[in-house]
Amino acid sequence: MEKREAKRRIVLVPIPAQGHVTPMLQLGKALYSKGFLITVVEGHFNQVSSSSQYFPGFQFVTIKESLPESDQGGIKFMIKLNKTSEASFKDCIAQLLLQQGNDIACIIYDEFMYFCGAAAKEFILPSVIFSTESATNYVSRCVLSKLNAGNFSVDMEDPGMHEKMVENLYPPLRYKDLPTSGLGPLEDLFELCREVANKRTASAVIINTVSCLENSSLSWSEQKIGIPMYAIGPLHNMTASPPSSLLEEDRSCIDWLNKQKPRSVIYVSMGTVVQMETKEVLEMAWGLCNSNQIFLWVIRPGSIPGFSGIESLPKEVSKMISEKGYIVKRAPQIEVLGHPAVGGFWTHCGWNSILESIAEGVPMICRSFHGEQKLNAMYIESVWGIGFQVEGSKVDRGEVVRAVKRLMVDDEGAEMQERALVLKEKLKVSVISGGTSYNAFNELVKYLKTM
Ligand SMILES: O=c1ccn([C@@H]2O[C@H](COP(=O)(O)OP(=O)(O)O[C@H]3O[C@H](CO)[C@@H](O)[C@H](O)[C@H]3O)[C@@H](O)[C@H]2O)c(=O)[nH]1
Repeated sequence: MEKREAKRRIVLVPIPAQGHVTPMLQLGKALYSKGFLITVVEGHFNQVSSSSQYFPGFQFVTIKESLPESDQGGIKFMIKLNKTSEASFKDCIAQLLLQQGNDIACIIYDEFMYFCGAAAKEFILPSVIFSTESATNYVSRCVLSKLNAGNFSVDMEDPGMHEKMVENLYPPLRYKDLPTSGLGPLEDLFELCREVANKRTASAVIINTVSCLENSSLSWSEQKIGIPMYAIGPLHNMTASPPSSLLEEDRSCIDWLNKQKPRSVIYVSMGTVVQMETKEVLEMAWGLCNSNQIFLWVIRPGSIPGFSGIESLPKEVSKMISEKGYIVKRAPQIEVLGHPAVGGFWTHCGWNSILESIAEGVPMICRSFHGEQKLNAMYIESVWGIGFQVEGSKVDRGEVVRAVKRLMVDDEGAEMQERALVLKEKLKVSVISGGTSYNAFNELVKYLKTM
């Protein structure tokens, strides 16, 4: 009689933030479909178990972070979160080992949840790091982890430094590309980079990217870190992607899109973290309306100070935008990007949004805000040629009109879309039998089964 393979448990530790939780749960789904049992460890913030109905069979456990909710976000928060979570995570693993009869195959933790390394070491458990950002950002982080904040600031006062190459990648990475702005004090950023770049006892890295998008950065990173790197993205295409958000998706926008002409709508969304100033929102509103292009705009509650809904914008503005566009608090983004009526995406350049947009062949207008978003935007513009950046600390309505026309009306926009469609096909191929991500995922599964 054929021997039945025992199911092994994987413990997943995401960051309590939507842009990280979603790909981690997608990874969990994909591993579950290969016969692993899944335990998700969550904090009190942004509890993912509220969407547990989409993850039947998953176990959710909560650890205490002992941080005030007001501290949420930012680099200082991440550093503190790691300092205060180590002990409760060890307790949690001890408990799980007791309950599961010592059957934990591996801890897979978000690269920013590096406190997990201590528990893995103490209980002699295999661990694997999960990165939800690009491989090029992985490179930047390794580079930043070696720099001194004081010297870096002085060096960057010399404009000649900006164009200098940091690493000889293809395409090259220059000092000015390093994601250092909008993140608070450099000392904190460099400390975080050092912690994240430290692999501790992890034996592999899983990364949500695709080799055809960033081959050179992937090879560089793998060589530098000295352990295998599994590029298995885009994860939302590796598995059916259920919602994992606390906010309900407003599906009425799909009915609205169904009434629009092909490629006529620009979709505007700034992800789940970005805060916009009221002035910029108003300029966006005027610009979008003046462009005469129809738009679907996600305005997330809390994303604009003092904003509760479209009603709290000046009356003439809210009237104008509801006549010319459609506003929702949260859209089913993957479905929206795949809708034939959508011809462009105004994005803040979060890595998930980029992968989702490329996977649907939608070109982008890039308005990056913080972290690695600027680096992602640089890739969209200069490496893949599937969009362009709107830069500067302030954006006015005229620039919005020009950007929307450039993408949605001009020949240049059509060329960007053609290139986006080529990448779409490449991503499609990567996740089917024989494709790079497909193969990497199967190798990962084989590897996890040896643990
Ligand atoms: O109305 C909406 C708005 C967003 N989303 C989803 O929310 C996710 C947003 O993720 P992302 O585009 O990566 O943006 P952030 O939420 O801002 O992500 C954080 O995490 C990312 C991955 O680590 C980083 O690249 C970003 O810089 C960081 O801000 C995507 O899956 C979207 O599909 C929806 O489904 N509906």
